[in-house]
Amino acid sequence: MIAYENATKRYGAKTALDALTVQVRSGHVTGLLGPNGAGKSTAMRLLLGLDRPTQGGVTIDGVPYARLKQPLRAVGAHLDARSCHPRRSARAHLLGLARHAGLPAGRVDEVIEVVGLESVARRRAGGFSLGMGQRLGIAAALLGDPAVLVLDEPMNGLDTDGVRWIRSLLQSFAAEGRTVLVSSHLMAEMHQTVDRVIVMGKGRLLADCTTRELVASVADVTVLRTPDLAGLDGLVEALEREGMSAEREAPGTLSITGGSIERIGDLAFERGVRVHSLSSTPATLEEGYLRLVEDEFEFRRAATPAGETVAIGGAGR
Ligand SMILES: Nc1ncnc2c1ncn2[C@@H]1O[C@H](COP(=O)(O)OP(=O)(O)OP(=O)(O)O)[C@@H](O)[C@H]1O
Repeated sequence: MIAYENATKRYGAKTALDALTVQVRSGHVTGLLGPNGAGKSTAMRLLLGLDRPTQGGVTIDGVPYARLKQPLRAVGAHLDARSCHPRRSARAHLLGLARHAGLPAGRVDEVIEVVGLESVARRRAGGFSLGMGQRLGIAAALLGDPAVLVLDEPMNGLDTDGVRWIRSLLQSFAAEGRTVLVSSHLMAEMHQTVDRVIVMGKGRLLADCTTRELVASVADVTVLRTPDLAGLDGLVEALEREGMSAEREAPGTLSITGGSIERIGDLAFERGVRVHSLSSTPATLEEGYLRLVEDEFEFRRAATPAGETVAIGGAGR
């Protein structure tokens, strides 16, 4: 388990991380989400001892990174797909890391196979595509067979097959009881990959909950189309009486939230409104995330007053 306790990082007047207290649980794939500049990389850098906190700190199973006896065996990290020397081969790069950590050379060939780089392992990493660089970085993170895996934007540059591969890798890693922390801006991918989320904005914690809870904080939208324009007013009244909200889109089209598709269909039937189509669009992680961070875009909107952590807990739709 990773535990942030009041972790704060200031760069001069800039507070990159503002008293972050949160735990990243083992046995889960946890997504670290937030707009540009939210403090995600800073949080990861503090965790890996690459930066010192101004206040507070981070521990891995109770121990700060700097005091881990065998760091590569405790934590595998991949922060930058271009971190390998361009003239070294992928295999030589991994062998250097393995030697430094006292790991057997055989482990290098194992991780090369796990990430699918066998055919290019002896080629210079400088010629690698972004996706191949990601695979190499992940291979380095896996070298020590660590209990904790920390990956910054690992899906960038991966093709569809690569994204599926990394999803199943992270999920099987967590299923073994290990801890996985992964950041990404690719919300559709994260929706399918992570089962918990930590959302940050401007250095502060905005949410720490399950993916399901964050998605459930947004209502499904049901769209109803009818040729029966005269019956619409009565139907809208009936929907609103049951606590739903109905917006008129195009003529004869209602966009309804706050009720089940079955109940909406029944109400239309009861009111004698002919329905040509009725379809429900499930809420997504992206919608839940955007609702949470709408005032947190450092590079798009003016600053807002400090907000509170949003507690999301099994909200119904
Ligand atoms: N070395 C540094 N010196 C000064 N400011 C920094 C430094 N590192 C980060 N910051 C600032 O701290 C804030 C948080 O940056 P950080 O890189 O952690 O955000 P992030 O959530 O990882 O963003 P992104 O999604 O763009 O990678 C930003 O405003 C950034 O400009």
